[in-house]
Amino acid sequence: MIFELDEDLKNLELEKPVITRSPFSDNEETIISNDECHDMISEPPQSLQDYLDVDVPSARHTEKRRPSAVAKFSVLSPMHTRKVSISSAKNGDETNASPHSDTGVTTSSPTSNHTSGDPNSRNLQDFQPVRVLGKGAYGKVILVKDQKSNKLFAMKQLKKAEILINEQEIKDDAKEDKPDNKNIERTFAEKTILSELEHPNIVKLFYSFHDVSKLYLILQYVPGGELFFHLKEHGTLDEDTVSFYAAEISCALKFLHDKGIVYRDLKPENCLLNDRGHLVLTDFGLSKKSLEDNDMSNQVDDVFTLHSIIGTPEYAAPEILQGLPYNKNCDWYSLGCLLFDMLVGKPPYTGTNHKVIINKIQKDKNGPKIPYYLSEGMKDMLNWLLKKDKLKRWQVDKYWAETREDSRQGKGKKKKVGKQRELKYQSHFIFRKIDWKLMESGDLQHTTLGPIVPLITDWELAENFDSEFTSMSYDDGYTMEIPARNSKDDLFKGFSYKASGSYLDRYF
Ligand SMILES: Nc1ncnc2c1ncn2[C@@H]1O[C@H](COP(=O)(O)OP(=O)(O)OP(=O)(O)O)[C@@H](O)[C@H]1O
Repeated sequence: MIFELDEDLKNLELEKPVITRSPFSDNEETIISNDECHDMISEPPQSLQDYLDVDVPSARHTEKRRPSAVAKFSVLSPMHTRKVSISSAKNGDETNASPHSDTGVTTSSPTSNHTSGDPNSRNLQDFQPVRVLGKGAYGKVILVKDQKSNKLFAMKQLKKAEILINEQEIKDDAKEDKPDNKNIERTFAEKTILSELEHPNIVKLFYSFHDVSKLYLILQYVPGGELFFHLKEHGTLDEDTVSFYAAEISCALKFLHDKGIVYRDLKPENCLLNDRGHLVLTDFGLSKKSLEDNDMSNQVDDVFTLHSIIGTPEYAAPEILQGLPYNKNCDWYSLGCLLFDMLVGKPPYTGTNHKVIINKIQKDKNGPKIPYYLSEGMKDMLNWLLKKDKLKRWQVDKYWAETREDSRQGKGKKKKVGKQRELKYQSHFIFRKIDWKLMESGDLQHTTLGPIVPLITDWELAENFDSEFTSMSYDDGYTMEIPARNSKDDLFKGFSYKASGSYLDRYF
């Protein structure tokens, strides 16, 4: 017994708090005067008992990957299913979203080139399976080699039957009487959104096609594995590393938000590292596009009301979990959870099931306690991202960068920091080492390595992916292709897509 206590104390010695100078002490612009901030910061331990109570995990809280979920609000147990969503006609995105349209992508898309006229331009036989990389709610993600070019891709498969069963379950649960294809439209989100985007921190989509049983997305292969995999190895990450990833994720989120897209599923499992250690966001199955760029509060789409538990509870904003209207600000709360996870070894709220997590979030009036041992800058960032009240949370999109107007008004001028934070996000102390211009242009990826450079001896080995997946058989996910019926009854008609030649050339 005594030996165990000694061991505990030895471990605590190793976890000594990092003392840093307040980055804000001589910065006129930033006045942290909101009492709520202080409520959220845990006090340094005054006694040994206090010290023992401080939650400083020596190993990661969870070893298990967390599935994304969509469920109606009343469901409070861990989800085993996931549903993809898509912008609906209500959002003015009919042209892009309709699964029944073969001309489904805007002409302004840098990558668009639908293959309705040429449905066989790419098919399963073109890609030779190498190994399994991961598993999602509707199927496997397999590393494949293009037989024509020998290039490697990640093939994400979605089983049509499971999408349809899931859709029926949700419809039954919700006792809704809606046309069937309303939910089917949502399966197109990932393809439609990705086919319109080109950003250094967002996974690229090159082809999509379907056969009688599955939908296939041929994505850029990101060989460094999930951030989740690296976090498991490291336990926690230092603040410079976390700030770097925070900046890369922020660039991706801001880019999405500017295009009216809310990501809604930020978690370490969906952040991949490329071969140079830069972060790439994947899995757009829960993303939502809206014309209402600024606020989605007035939308009546069921995704925002009935099926409000969307994403992964540990990282989802309180307003989503409470079934309240929400907007793009929810992604910044999730970023706060992700940063907290990287720094502390677990997200702010954890529990054995979703109900426990949701109860904890609801009971906690002032938001999560920020560990005292983080630097003042990091505490400040977490405080403002993790505000429970979305109106008090940092409106990062609004206060993203210093504008010309701001500079004209005088940089050194004092700004009131009351209920809303007006400090420009990119100027925050934790980003002092970030060259935003280089990062946003994508040039940084070519000139600089990220903080964790994944070990890759052979891209085909997928060494940075969990052996739980890489040792899996891909057979059941790689059967003979039976072409999809080319009839008006096929609910997934119009899914096929091919990126333009110039887009492919640019990447390879
Ligand atoms: N482009 C890619 N390159 C390398 N690995 C990938 C890629 N896309 C996905 N993966 C791997 O496959 C896993 C599952 O993919 P993804 O998250 O897209 O599936 P999902 O069905 O949406 O999963 P979930 O139900 O957890 O949301 C990822 O976490 C990752 O490990």
